[in-house]
Amino acid sequence: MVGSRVAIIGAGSVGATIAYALLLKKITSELVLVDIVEETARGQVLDLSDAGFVTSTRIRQGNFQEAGQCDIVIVTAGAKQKPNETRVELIERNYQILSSVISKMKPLNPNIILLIVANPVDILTYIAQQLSGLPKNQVFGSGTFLDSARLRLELANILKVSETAIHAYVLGEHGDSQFIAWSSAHVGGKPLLDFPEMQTVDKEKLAKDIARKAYEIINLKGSTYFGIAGCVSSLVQAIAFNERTVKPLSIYVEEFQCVLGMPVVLGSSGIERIIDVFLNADEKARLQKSAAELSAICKKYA
Ligand SMILES: NC(=O)C1=CN([C@@H]2O[C@H](COP(=O)(O)OP(=O)(O)OC[C@H]3O[C@@H](n4cnc5c(N)ncnc54)[C@H](O)[C@@H]3O)[C@@H](O)[C@H]2O)C=CC1
Ligand SMILES: CC(=O)C(=O)O
Repeated sequence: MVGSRVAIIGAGSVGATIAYALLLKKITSELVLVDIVEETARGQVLDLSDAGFVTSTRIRQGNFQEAGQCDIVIVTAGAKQKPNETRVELIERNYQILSSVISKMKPLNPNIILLIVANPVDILTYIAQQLSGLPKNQVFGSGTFLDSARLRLELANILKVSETAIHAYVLGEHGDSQFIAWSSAHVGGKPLLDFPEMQTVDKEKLAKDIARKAYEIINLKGSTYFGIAGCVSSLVQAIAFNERTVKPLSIYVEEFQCVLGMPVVLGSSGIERIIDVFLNADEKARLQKSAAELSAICKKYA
């Protein structure tokens, strides 16, 4: 099975919660945790291994070179936002961390999949594509998957239907310039905006609440990690089982010459294709604005 050996670089809150979610899912044979602070990785492995009876996955501490030979590497190493700090403001610190992580993992398994989670995830994915030299379909980020999950949760409460029945995406930056692709959203084949319950919803406010949710959680408890762990563990499952699931991930878009969140087909070899989602004129303008903001920063790291 592809994805049977998975490494997580960065064993902090996000890395350890992803590890726990993967243990519960029992979809990988081996999980390797790596952290610059060896005691952190050792402590997390000891703690997680106490849950070993719920899983068939072996978990151990490893080094960067071992991670570079795995099937999938999930990069969570990096600084997190302080209250009211934007994701983009992390770039200088996390650029340094990402470059040292990639250089220490080399030479990379040529078939490896690099899944970037650290923020700002779109820009770091672009940098990882440059520094790794791997085909771009093997290097992608968690993108607006988490934002889309937050959106679907809100819509499920409004419409009183399961989240899984809602097809609606947040696209663009995993950050402040993200937007909701309302015009393509549907439930059971019916356009989302045609539902009577949607007529009284303040859509601008809803979009703002989704974009601000991470700030709200960080203000309340310091960081976010459960939502992203759910997202990443389902991406690993999609790769391991060649599911060809469709998720909005950070991928390189030729037209904008930068990385941003768009719906893609994800299988065992990574990104198989981008879905050319329908956007109305207003959404196209928002996508272009988001891309322009990201590509201005990406150019500094080209
Ligand atoms: N893409 C997304 O949707 C989300 C992204 N994040 C991002 O994930 C990142 C990690 O967040 P947390 O786990 O909460 O932070 P944390 O501070 O709990 O953990 C970060 C870990 O990275 C390690 N680290 C730092 N430099 C390293 C290096 N050179 N090599 C290996 N390990 C290194 C640290 O020792 C620490 O254990 C942040 O950038 C955060 O913004 C968090 C939530 C959602
Ligand atoms: C921290 C972050 O990127 C999030 O929870 O969306």
